[in-house]
Amino acid sequence: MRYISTRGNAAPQAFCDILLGGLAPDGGLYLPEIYPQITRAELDAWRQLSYADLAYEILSKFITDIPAVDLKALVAKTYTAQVYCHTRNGGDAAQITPLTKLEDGLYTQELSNGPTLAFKDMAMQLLGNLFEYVLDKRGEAINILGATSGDTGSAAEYAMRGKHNVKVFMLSPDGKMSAFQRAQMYSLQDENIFNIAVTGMFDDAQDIVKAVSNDAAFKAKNKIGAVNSINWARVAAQIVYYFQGYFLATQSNDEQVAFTVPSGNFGNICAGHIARQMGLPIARLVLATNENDVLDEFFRTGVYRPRTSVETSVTSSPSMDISKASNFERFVFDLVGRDPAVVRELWAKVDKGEAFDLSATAHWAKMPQFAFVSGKSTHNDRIKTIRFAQGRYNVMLDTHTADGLKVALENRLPGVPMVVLETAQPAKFEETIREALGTEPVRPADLKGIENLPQRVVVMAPDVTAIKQFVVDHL
Ligand SMILES: Cc1ncc(COP(=O)(O)O)c(C=O)c1O
Ligand SMILES: N[C@@H](CCOP(=O)(O)O)C(=O)O
Repeated sequence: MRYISTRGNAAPQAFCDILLGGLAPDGGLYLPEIYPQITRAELDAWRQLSYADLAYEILSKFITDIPAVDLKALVAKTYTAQVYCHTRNGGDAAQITPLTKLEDGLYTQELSNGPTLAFKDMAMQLLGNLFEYVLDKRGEAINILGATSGDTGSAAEYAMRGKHNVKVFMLSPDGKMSAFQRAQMYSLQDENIFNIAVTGMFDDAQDIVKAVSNDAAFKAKNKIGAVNSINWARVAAQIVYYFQGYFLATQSNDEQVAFTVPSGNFGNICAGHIARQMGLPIARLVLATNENDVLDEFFRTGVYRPRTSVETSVTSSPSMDISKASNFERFVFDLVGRDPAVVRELWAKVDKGEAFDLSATAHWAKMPQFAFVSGKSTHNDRIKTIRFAQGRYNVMLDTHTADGLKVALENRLPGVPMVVLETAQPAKFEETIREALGTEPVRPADLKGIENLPQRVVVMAPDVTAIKQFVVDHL
């Protein structure tokens, strides 16, 4: 399998080569040349598999330059009940991403049972093991520059801490994350971890990561790598749990399922889109945003209007406070018939801070075949939904999953099970849970009191030159 850029001006690459980089050299995002198609016989055989075996079957279609025996071992080491041990609601940890039944035909899928209690662990734990494997084989090291709105950062730091050939420089929006999220990252004292709180929003931090990734000379000289979902491996690993969710919500492969995905940077739902393109019977992909509704606006109107940082709200589902969704470019590449010239033209506007409007184009007419619908949720909706889920189902939701459930309930299809992806645990957003329910979420023992630990973070302006210098000074 080889990977091409959405902007069409980069040579096709193998998986291990794009694993260590971020953006393609032409500023685009990598995607497989073609999406592998799943046969009915494969789907039937996969229904019986453990999560790790399923992950191997799916990932081996995308990763063809790691020997099968090594890939199998890496995947088996990643997806264990010990790593994804933080189950709640009676879920079976051996299933890695078990479903919680809310009522007939309505489920949440627990994606946040890993070390940092958010769905990012699902891909990041694999990335940590893949990086280590490829770097050891090549005798190389990597310096990761990442951006987080709250969860990618801690997932990456937990996956990479203590690894001898990896350093992590993580940019986060100063003061915009929950106290728990801040403590999870800033309390790490490992020498290979550097936290930089940027005086701005997540999009400012992500712009810096992209600017550095676009500086080919700096990137090569300083061995800069990426762990955000601009890295294809993140998306690939996330495809697996859509298959697992489908198998757990259905009795046979003749059925269809709908997924609702709390969305910000479009990485999670992009994996669902690819699972569907591979042939997984997904009837509908429901995209849920918070008040920062740039993606909901696009799926309702055909207009993509990225907002500035000033126009971006700080909300109680802070990990989705994103107004320029990186991975959306991957979906638009498919929507416009994989024509890189169209993507280049559209992103020339986005990169200047301008909007684009597809509503009157032939591309927009093709939207129904991609089966997306969308909706939005506000702070009041979130609070109401957390109370509703607790009262009706005795299930405590985090704020992002509450956004998902609110939009899911508006978009159910008769006879089609709806699976809402649970993207984080309530323990990460104690302040809002207290506001909604007047109680504290239960915390895993290993994370009690982390806010009281000493923190290690530097605060910097969102200045590319200064941040490059910080990286160089700490190599
Ligand atoms: C808890 C949580 N929910 C939802 C999202 C949105 O996911 P994506 O950015 O892949 O759309 C994120 C961050 O990305 C998150 O951390
Ligand atoms: N919500 C994310 C933002 C980064 O998204 P990514 O999936 O591109 O890494 C976060 O919590 O950091």
